[in-house]
Amino acid sequence: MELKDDEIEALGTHGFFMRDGFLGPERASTVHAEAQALVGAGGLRPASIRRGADRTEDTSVRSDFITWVQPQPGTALGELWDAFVQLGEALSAGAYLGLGRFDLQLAHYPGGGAHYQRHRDAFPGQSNRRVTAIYYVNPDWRPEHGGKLRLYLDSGTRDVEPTLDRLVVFLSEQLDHEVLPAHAPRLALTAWFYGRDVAR
Ligand SMILES: O=C(O)CCC(=O)C(=O)O
Ligand SMILES: [Fe+2]
Repeated sequence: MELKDDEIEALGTHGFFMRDGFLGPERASTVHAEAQALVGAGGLRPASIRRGADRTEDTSVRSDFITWVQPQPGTALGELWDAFVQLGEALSAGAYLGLGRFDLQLAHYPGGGAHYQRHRDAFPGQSNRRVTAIYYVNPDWRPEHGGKLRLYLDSGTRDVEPTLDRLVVFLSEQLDHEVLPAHAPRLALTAWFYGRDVAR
């Protein structure tokens, strides 16, 4: 996988880029089906904010349900995992980001106004999360479903619909963002890439 020049340029200038058709429609639909099956199996838990002793569930801040995804060879989620590995390598080679491992999370916003307040995924020197990459698998998303990802750029806000097979990549330490209230079930798979210097 290679990054396009305009993607590298957008990452440097605005701190983010977006790509439609990351895996192609067939694989995207299979990822959707596998993610939906995980939700249906009841394995997701209410997301908590902060870590360790401060851990708390505050649905006014975020009201999604999450689980961590492990690499599973032979599945579409496994192919997504491999695509994220390649994305990390491409970002390191093309944008000099020096990325290492990543965590992959499945998040389900059940609709009914589920949202995630404005926040930043990392602060310099804290968790060492460098890049956030979000892959959306919502086949029939319509504008009235809301649920846009709002990015706070220097130049103003930019809203992104969570449509099937769309990838959004941004610098975790740089961009505030939020999930606007979702009025239909919304599925996202998010990889957080760490810097190579972290030992975990
Ligand atoms: O699903 C999204 O669009 C963003 C979710 C998010 O910001 C997060 O989980 O930190
Ligand atoms: Fe976030």
